[in-house]
Amino acid sequence: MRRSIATVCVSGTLDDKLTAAAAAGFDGIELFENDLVVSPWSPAEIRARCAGLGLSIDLYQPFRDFEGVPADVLELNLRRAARKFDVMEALGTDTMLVCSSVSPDARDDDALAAEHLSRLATQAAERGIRIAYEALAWGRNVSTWDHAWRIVRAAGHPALGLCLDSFHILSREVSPDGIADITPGKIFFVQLADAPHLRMDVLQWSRHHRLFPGQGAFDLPGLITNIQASGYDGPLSLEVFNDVFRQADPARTAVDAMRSLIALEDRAGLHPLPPAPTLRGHAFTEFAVDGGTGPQLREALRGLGFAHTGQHRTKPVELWEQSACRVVLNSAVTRPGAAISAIAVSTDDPEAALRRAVALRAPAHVSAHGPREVSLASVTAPDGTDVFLTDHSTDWRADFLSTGDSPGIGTGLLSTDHIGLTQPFDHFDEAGLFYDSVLGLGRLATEEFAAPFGLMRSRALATTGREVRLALTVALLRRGEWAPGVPEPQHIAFSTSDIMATAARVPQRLAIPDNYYADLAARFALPDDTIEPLRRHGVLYDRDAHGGELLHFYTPVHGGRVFFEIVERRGGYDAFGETNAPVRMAAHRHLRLTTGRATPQLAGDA
Ligand SMILES: O=C(O)c1ccc(O)c(O)c1
Ligand SMILES: [Mg+2]
Repeated sequence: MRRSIATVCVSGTLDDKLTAAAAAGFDGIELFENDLVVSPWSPAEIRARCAGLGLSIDLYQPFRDFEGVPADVLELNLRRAARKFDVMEALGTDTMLVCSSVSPDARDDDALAAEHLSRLATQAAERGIRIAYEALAWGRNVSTWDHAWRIVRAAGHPALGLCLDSFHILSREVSPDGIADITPGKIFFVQLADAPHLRMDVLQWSRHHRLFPGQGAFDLPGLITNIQASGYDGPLSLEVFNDVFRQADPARTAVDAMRSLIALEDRAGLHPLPPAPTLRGHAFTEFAVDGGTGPQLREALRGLGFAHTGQHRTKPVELWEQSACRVVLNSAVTRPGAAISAIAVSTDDPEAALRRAVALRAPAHVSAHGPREVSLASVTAPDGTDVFLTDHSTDWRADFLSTGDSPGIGTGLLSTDHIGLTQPFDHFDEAGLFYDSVLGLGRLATEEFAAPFGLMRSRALATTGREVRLALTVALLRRGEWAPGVPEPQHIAFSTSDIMATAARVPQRLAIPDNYYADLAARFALPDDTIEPLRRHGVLYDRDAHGGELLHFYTPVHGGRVFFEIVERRGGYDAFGETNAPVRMAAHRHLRLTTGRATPQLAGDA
């Protein structure tokens, strides 16, 4: 099927948008009228530019407030349409989108609407043009797909058909099942958008919060199946109005859009991709460090009971270990500060995973290494983090010479529980789709919480068996000038089966205010002898609806950006303790203000 994108989806002028759409591999575009109106190019020049880029203009849109009006207004509307047909002729496009009227002048009279649309279609047909009628979810009289279909069917005009827009369909209560029974050939165009479930005015929801397929909550594969059943074989076109995408780099947004469509076609069974990889667990996590932050991270790892077990054969790269927790410190990367530069996950077939990633337009590589070094498949995530894919046959440890050091009993850390990555504001939804579609991490809950420096959104992704977990966070609004929080913090959470024993052995624990424990006691009705050890160790607590419990503590921030978390999950607790994140943020800020550096606040009591 042809893949199209509406020019409203991406930022920029028409030139930027066309370049981005073509570079991302789209076959065609929907030309939104505003983009034409503000363009210095004539319609003929736009046509030539599109042709030069290999893009067809599949739809001209929107034409508004046409049908059901008094006779004199109808004549004006037909004349207005004739002008647009002139433009369309010069553009070389043959389908015009007419959305259901929102005008107070429009009468609630299906027969009248059918008659008017039929007249428009007659006038269009004389110019070789077709009319695709779309029910806006907030249309004055026509707001559902089935109502639009009744009118189109009643008009019975060969040049009049439907434009189906997944947002308008799935934001309403009318079931999409009947779409399969629409007369073959009467669906002229299909627009696709996803959206989160929101309780708000539907126009605001549509104009600000649409997302690319797979980024929201709508069942788009199910809808596609119905549309296919009707025999539709025209373009699948993305039409996404989104406040963030409107401001973001159009080239990236267009690739994100293309990925969403390819993933949707896979899910709907239209074009199957190589299957998503089965991830077996976190293999290691790599920090890029510099001369200043390297020593801080080393000290922090030592404090957590890690040992420096391996030294890379050829590079200034260190392996630190405790049980199945593995951290790599890489000083070879020339970037200032400290940051999680790569996460490595083990999977059965890295090659197949890479093929899927490439098919999904993800930047995939097989890393070039020196002699005697293993080559690792990797994919770069939207925030720049490299995701390495290792399997049992790639012995990445062979790159490291043993230092002879061993962690001994350590502090009881067992394995990597999750990785927390704050996302760049423009790329949060892109990141969710990336991890979901490319790596097969399912989306768990999305939470919002009020943090000291602004509202935050967090989205958890994980494998079904929870072998790999990620927590992505982002500010709900772009940061302003007052930004005292840690810039884009990142963390690794390690698991323990005895949080109190681990805490007793880890001196570098973030101090948590007494107020938190007073509130905890009240909220969960916890007795003093439960609260007291938590308070003494700076351990935070959460409980889910099923009685599952999370006990966790944090370290100070190291290298200006990264920190560690230690978690003990009890009774199947499956979340991330997001409710405690504001406490952590305030405590990190307090620590910075009172000490000016990341020193331990709680004495080790081992
Ligand atoms: O929000 C709008 O006005 C609008 C315009 C054209 C569309 O196809 C649509 O779905 C919405
Ligand atoms: Mg639409």
